[in-house]
Amino acid sequence: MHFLQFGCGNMGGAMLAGWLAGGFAPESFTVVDPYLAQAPQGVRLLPAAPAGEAPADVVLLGFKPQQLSDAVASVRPHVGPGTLLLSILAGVDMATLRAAFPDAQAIVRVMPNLAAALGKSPIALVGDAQGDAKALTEKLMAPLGQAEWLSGEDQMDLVTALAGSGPAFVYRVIDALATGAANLGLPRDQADRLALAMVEGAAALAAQSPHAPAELARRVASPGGVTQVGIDVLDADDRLLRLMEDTLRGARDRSAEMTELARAK
Ligand SMILES: NC(=O)C1=CN([C@@H]2O[C@H](COP(=O)(O)OP(=O)(O)OC[C@H]3O[C@@H](n4cnc5c(N)ncnc54)[C@H](O)[C@@H]3O)[C@@H](O)[C@H]2O)C=CC1
Ligand SMILES: O=C(O)[C@@H]1CCC=N1
Repeated sequence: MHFLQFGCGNMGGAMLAGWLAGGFAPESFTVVDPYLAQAPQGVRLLPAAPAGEAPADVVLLGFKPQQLSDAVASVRPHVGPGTLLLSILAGVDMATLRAAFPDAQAIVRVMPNLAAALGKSPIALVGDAQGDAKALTEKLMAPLGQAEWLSGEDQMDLVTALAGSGPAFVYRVIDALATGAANLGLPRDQADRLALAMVEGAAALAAQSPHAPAELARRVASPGGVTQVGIDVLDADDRLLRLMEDTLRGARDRSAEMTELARAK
């Protein structure tokens, strides 16, 4: 398999790390990135697309959505009738990708997050891959985390907010818990450590548990005890739910707006 990856920054780098940790041979990867100083050992790194090479088996678009129009001309010769094109570009839809890369055998939009480096990313998939291309997509996603095909591309904006942006929202929640505890009197470094360890353990437990998170919360809260008072604060006027819905709505709507902008280019 010849895998050509355009752009290896935060997200592309996390995916490459996940593939290498998952046992894919570094020699099968070529990274094209004009600004990357070093690639993982064994991976070929080029500052520009190689001239005169046959189209790759797999091409990953890993740069910023705004960089697509500049990059198309250099990527296109590497996308042929046998190429599976994977795109992690937020807010760039199938129609835009297909217009830019009409020769691709199959195009799949992939929405991961940075936990792909640890094999712990949710991965939303949508595209026109069938048969071998679909199987190859699933094989490539397996070491990165839990991949799921969406029932339609119309869900991608919301899933980008939930699965792609989600870690940023959780990091802000962890930071807010620690900042709140520090404001209430705990030393900041201790508040940071305890908040992080608590979230790591709570997430690991929830992932293993047969019970839904809402039920787990009920089990933590003893009637008339400590936790319930905190939960009542979160629930007053549906405060937490409304905050989360507004957060996701804002991110989702920006993804939809970016999709329109990319289409218009
Ligand atoms: N950062 C995240 O958590 C997530 C990002 N994404 C998507 O991943 C993509 C990359 O985002 P980040 O990694 O955060 O950005 P980044 O800025 O860290 O990485 C982009 C990389 O692309 C390179 N690049 C720029 N122009 C290029 C070109 N013409 N050819 C090849 N490489 C080029 C840059 O040198 C840089 O290393 C975006 O499209 C974003 O929507 C999706 C899910 C999560
Ligand atoms: O913020 C962004 O646009 C990208 C998409 C999901 C995470 N990062």
